[in-house]
Amino acid sequence: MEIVLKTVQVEKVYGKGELETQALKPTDLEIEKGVFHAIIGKSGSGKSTLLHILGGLDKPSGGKVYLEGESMFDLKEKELALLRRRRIGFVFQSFNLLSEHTVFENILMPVHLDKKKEDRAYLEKVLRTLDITNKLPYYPDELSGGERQRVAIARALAAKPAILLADEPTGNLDENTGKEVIRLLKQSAKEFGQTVVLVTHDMEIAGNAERVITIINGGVL
Ligand SMILES: Nc1ncnc2c1ncn2[C@@H]1O[C@H](COP(=O)(O)OP(=O)(O)OP(=O)(O)O)[C@@H](O)[C@H]1O
Repeated sequence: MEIVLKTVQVEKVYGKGELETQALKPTDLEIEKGVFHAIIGKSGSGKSTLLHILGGLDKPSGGKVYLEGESMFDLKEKELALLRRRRIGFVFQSFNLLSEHTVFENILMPVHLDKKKEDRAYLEKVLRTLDITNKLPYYPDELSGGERQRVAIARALAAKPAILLADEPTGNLDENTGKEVIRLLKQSAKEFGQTVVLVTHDMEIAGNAERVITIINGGVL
């Protein structure tokens, strides 16, 4: 078992005095390579807080996060931004695609920003798996919600991140499209050895994961 990401006593406190909220209690977690993980909890339990810390988007109040052995929050802001771009893939509820660029350009954006050459064979396989090969010349506005989310997943996968983080990725999709998106995320873990961490409040969705991390009132069980 290979550990891709590890937290040691990581916690988050918002506000001061009477307004203080412990959004995340000190947490030790290990995320395994190639495994599809789900973080499940009620609204306000701290799921997004945890995911944002895992992704280096939000600084913890205490503790450490190690991505492939590197202590993320000991890096300088610029180095952390680079590590995020190179090693972490994000999929959000709102697809965050660039509307003035085609689907193809959107998918290759992170790879090209790094002046890297895409792995054609891998990319073609990803596009086939996600069934968006015929959508490449279109603009995001010309796609359905489900198609946009599949493009966002392809973009996240194209850069071959160490970890793919998905925050309620089916939140804006109808039930069937949502199920399809989850199936594809699951498949990417299985087929490409992609490590996935998905946040959801939906038990049925979490049931697809190989490992379920439950969070109640900021505490990971
Ligand atoms: N920027 C902030 N300032 C103050 N409190 C915050 C902030 N962000 C989150 N919180 C609080 O931290 C707690 C956890 O919030 P978080 O967004 O992580 O929950 P969640 O489980 O993702 O909820 P949801 O499913 O509704 O998105 C909540 O009590 C929330 O009010």
